[in-house]
Amino acid sequence: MTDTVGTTPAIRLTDVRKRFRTKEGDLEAVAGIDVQIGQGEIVAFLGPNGAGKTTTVDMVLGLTEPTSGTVRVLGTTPQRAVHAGRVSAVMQTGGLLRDLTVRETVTAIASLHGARHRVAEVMERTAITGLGSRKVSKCSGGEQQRLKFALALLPDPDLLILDEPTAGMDVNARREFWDTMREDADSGRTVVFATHYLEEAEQFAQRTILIAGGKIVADGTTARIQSMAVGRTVSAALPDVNGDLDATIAAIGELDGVTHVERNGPRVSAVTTDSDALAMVLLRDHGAHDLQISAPSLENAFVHLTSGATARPELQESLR
Ligand SMILES: Nc1ncnc2c1ncn2[C@@H]1O[C@H](COP(=O)(O)OP(=O)(O)OP(=O)(O)O)[C@@H](O)[C@H]1O
Repeated sequence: MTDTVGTTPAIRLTDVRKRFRTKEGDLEAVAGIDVQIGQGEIVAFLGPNGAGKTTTVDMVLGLTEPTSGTVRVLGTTPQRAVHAGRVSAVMQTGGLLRDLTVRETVTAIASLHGARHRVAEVMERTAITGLGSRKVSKCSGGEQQRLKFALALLPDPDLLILDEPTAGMDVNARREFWDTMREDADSGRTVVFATHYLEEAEQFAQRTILIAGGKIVADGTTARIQSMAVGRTVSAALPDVNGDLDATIAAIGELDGVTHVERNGPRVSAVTTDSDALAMVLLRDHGAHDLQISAPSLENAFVHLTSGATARPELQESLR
């Protein structure tokens, strides 16, 4: 890594948009992202399928150009930063030759980077030394990802980008991968990873950027995002006075703290950050009965938080 850990952001995206032309018409995969990531930060890019994570990562790596807006990486263009070996990536798919052994793969790529002296250290750090003589084709998905991680570390990059590095792995392989990652995390490099998993963000990132529908819907310390995600679900049966239950439900959706509301027959379910207040309103003003309050799973809460896919100013507050 270069020693100039300074004020230049590792990544700066300014009003970045990316539109794709599809058979169904234009699709805005990234719909205006403004974000700055400082050097040394470990940041999770968290979002559901199709949120725009990979498209954003591809633009940061210079693999695609934004339709509009600017992308700067370590103070320069993505292409220059990648060329200079200052940025490496572990992508979801591809990139390995199946007939080489693990050691041959690492050595070949090390030669390209003039980094043969780093082979032993990097293999040790990514826990693949014991797999050295195994053919890539015989490695499990988790082992192949660790190998890709090793290749990414060879140039000792300032910025490491991981695009859903644990996609398709079982729980054990995921844990092993992140244990390996953690070893590297204290080295001072900037790490940005895309993930579907709230718990991966929780365990490895100080900062989480929540993305949905091509927009940032929340950006803050992971602990803060997590506390916002953990709302409670209040559900109750409501009498349908004058047949205006839908209007009542719409009014509930407007209450402070309510992030999501849905109707299921005569029952209404709402996710809220203030379950006491909502329970009181339902009982006092709407004649609710059979009221239940439950803490939803993190996964559910996350889906609720991102399901509207609209930027919510209260989640964008300055959290850092
Ligand atoms: N080359 C392309 N042409 C057309 N549409 C595309 C292209 N690449 C991505 N998209 C669309 O853009 C949207 C965002 O996709 P993207 O892969 O960035 O999401 P993601 O958050 O990485 O999702 P996942 O978690 O499923 O990988 C999706 O609707 C996707 O179908």
